[in-house]
Amino acid sequence: MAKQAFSRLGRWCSRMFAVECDPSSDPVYFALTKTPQTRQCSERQAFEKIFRKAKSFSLHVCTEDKIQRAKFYEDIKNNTIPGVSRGCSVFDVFSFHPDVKNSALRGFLVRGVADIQETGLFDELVRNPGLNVCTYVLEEDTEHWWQHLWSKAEDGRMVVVEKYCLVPAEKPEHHPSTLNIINSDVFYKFGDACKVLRECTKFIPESKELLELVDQGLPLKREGRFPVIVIEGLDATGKTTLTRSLTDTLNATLLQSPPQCLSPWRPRFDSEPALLRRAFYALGNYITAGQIDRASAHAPVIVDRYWHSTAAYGIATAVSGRVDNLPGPGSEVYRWPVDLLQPDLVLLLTVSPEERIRRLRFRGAEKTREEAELEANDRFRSKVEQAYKRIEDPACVVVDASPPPDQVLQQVLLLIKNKCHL
Ligand SMILES: Nc1nc2c(ncn2[C@H]2C[C@H](O)[C@@H](COP(=O)(O)OP(=O)(O)OP(=O)(O)O)O2)c(=O)[nH]1
Ligand SMILES: Nc1ncnc2c1ncn2[C@@H]1O[C@H](COP(=O)(O)OP(=O)(O)O)[C@@H](O)[C@H]1O
Repeated sequence: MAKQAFSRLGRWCSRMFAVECDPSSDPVYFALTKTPQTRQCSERQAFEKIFRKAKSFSLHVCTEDKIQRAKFYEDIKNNTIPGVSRGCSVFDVFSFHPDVKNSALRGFLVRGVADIQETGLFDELVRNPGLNVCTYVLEEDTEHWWQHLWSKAEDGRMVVVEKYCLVPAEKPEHHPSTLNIINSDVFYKFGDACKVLRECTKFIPESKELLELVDQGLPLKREGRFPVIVIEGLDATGKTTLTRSLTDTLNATLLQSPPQCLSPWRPRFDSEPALLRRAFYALGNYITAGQIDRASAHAPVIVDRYWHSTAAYGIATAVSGRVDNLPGPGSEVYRWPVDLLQPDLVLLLTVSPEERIRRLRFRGAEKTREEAELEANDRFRSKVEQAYKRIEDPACVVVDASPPPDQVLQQVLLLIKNKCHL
């Protein structure tokens, strides 16, 4: 029988598959069937786009434990795939139940690989209980593409344990990369973020110290009476410049997320898989919330990034392919966490891409992984901007930050006066 993948996997053949051959167009969707139907020419072309009559294999990470699955996926992505795919095409592939939350398994499809089954690496991959390894074969007589699911037999040989014929499938309502966002790419409760950080103490002992930094009695309702204003925006839109001038002008307290106290651990978590990175940033927001609660009893508070950054970068990183693959406006992924202190006003600074790159170059600062991605990838930048603008309660007020600093400051002071009666 096929390798016993983790329980949520259900029967492998009941799943749908999406292969992202070209990030600027829809994935190729297919399902599996034991009995091939008659083949239409258009169906054949759909699979031609993926396979082009070349030998291909796919790997799906199906480890039961969410953290191990995230770590294993990064290992496959950063180490295994580069090693086996020289001269090949590599596509992101999702295995999922259409529109079923948390059902998506991420993987890779490698096309144009020579006899992968003849290599020791193939045996190693097939033996790994956390991987579903498949090869794809075109049966000349029927012109059907078949997926062969491999496993290790009792005698240790690698054998095909299931054969399924590929049949084109309809595009689901939700792109498969959006299915796992909640509590994997974005956290909506303090306890959910802490659960991930608690579970990763076995390989990141520092997580224990992190958890001790958070005041368990969260500020759900603000005691303070001064306004709290968050400044958001892509890198080099002028947040640091504006937050400093605002703080001086309003005699405010300047805070940031993640807070300074997390700085020693940030490089480590920035190098971890998205699941751990996002739990870290979520924790940062809750620590900053405690600081906001105390500071807003004495003076207005200005915050340099807060939950909008965490959610926008988490969603934009998770959702692959086109910008319109993002969850639509009003989706639950854009809702403010029920237990996170809400600011009075969130200002989203925007400048043209050209102006932003000019300012980045001028600033010449060290780039984080996301900053590098923003610069390299217009599509990612557009997804971050769209996600920022779809977040609700509170929604961002968009500010054109392209004028000179003093004009932006005056424009923002007017906004604060009108919205916060300051
Ligand atoms: N602050 C913050 N940054 C996040 C989060 N998720 C991803 N990032 C990315 C966004 C940016 O690429 C980078 C921003 O890091 P920082 O806030 O420490 O840098 P800073 O605001 O000084 O950068 P910037 O002035 O915007 O260029 O980290 C998050 O939850 N909070
Ligand atoms: N309104 C502005 N007009 C022109 N340059 C600006 C403006 N605001 C900031 N800058 C410059 O752009 C660069 C990035 O500004 P910064 O405040 O660090 O942005 P962020 O904090 O959003 O990354 C800096 O060199 C800064 O001096």
